[in-house]
Amino acid sequence: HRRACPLVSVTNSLYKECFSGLASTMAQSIKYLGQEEAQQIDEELFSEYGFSVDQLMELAGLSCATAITRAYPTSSLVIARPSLLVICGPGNNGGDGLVCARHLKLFGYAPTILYPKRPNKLLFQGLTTQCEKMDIPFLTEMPEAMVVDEAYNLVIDAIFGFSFKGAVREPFGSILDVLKKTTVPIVSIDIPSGWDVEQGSTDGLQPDMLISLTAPKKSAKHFCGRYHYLGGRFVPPAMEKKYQLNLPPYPNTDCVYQLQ
Ligand SMILES: NC(=O)C1=CN([C@@H]2O[C@H](COP(=O)(O)OP(=O)(O)OC[C@H]3O[C@@H](n4cnc5c(N)ncnc54)[C@H](O)[C@@H]3O)[C@@H](O)[C@H]2O)[C@@H](O)CC1
Ligand SMILES: [K+]
Repeated sequence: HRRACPLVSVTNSLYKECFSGLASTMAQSIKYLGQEEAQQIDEELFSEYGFSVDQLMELAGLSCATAITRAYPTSSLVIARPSLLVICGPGNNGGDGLVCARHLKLFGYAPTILYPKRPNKLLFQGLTTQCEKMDIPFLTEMPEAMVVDEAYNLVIDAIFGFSFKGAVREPFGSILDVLKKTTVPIVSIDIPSGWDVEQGSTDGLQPDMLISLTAPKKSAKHFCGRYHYLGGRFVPPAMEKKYQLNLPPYPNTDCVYQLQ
C-alpha cells in the first residue's frame, strides 16, 4: 500500500478546488460581445439558422416589455396614468421599440411613440400600423425635458443598437440632448443610445435599466443603472456553443433573465 503524502494530497485537493471553482466561474460568466461579433451572430441567425427579422424582433420586443413590467410594475409608477415615452430609431433597434410598445399596451401601460425617421420597408410600416390600430399615439416632435419629466413615468430608448457608429446625426443628436436633461428613468434597449458599442460613453445617457438582447455587448460593463436584464431567448444551442456565449439559464418559460 502506498501512503499518500499529506502535503501532496492537500495541494492536490486545493488545486482541484481552485480549478473547479475557476471552471465553474468560467462556466457562469456570460460573454460580452464586440460590435462585429454581435453583427456576425445577427447575420448568422438569418442566413444559417433560417430565422426572419420579424420573428426575432417580435421575441426581442416582447422580452423588453416583459423586463419593463418586472422592474417597473404599474403599481410602482409615480404618475398615476401609466404613461411611457418610447423613442424609436431608424433601424432594427427602433423596430424592437415598436414591438415593445405594442406589448406594453397589452400589459396595461399607456405608451406614446416618437418615431421621427421611418424606414421605407414593409416590416416597419406594419409595426407602425399595428401600434396605430392599438390607439398608441405618435408624437410629431420631441417634447422639452421638463415636459417629458412631467408627462411620462419612463422613457424607453430604442434609438440605436449594435450597429451605431460615429457621431450622432440629426434629429437624434437633439433628442439625446433632451434626454440627458431629463430626470425620468430611461430604459435602454440593447445599448444606451449614443454609447460606443464597445467602449460606452462618459458623457452620454445614464439609463436606469439596460435590456441586453441575445448577449450583452462590451459597453454593458460600463452600465451603472439599477436593472440589467437579458432578453431574446432564441439562441439555438449550437450557436451558443460556437460563440461560447455562456448564457445564464432562463427560469422556466421566462423570456428574460435578471443579470443585475
Ligand atoms: N440578432 C439580434 O441580436 C437581434 C437584434 N435585434 C435588434 O437589432 C439591433 C441592431 O439593428 P440594426 O443593425 O438595424 O442597427 P441599429 O438599430 O443599431 O441602427 C442602425 C440605424 O441607425 C443609423 N445610425 C447608425 N449610426 C448612426 C449615427 N451615428 N447617427 C445617426 N444614425 C445612425 C443607421 O443609419 C441605421 O439606420 C440590435 O441592437 C437589437 O436591438 C432584434 O431586433 C432581433 C434580434
Ligand atoms: K437603444
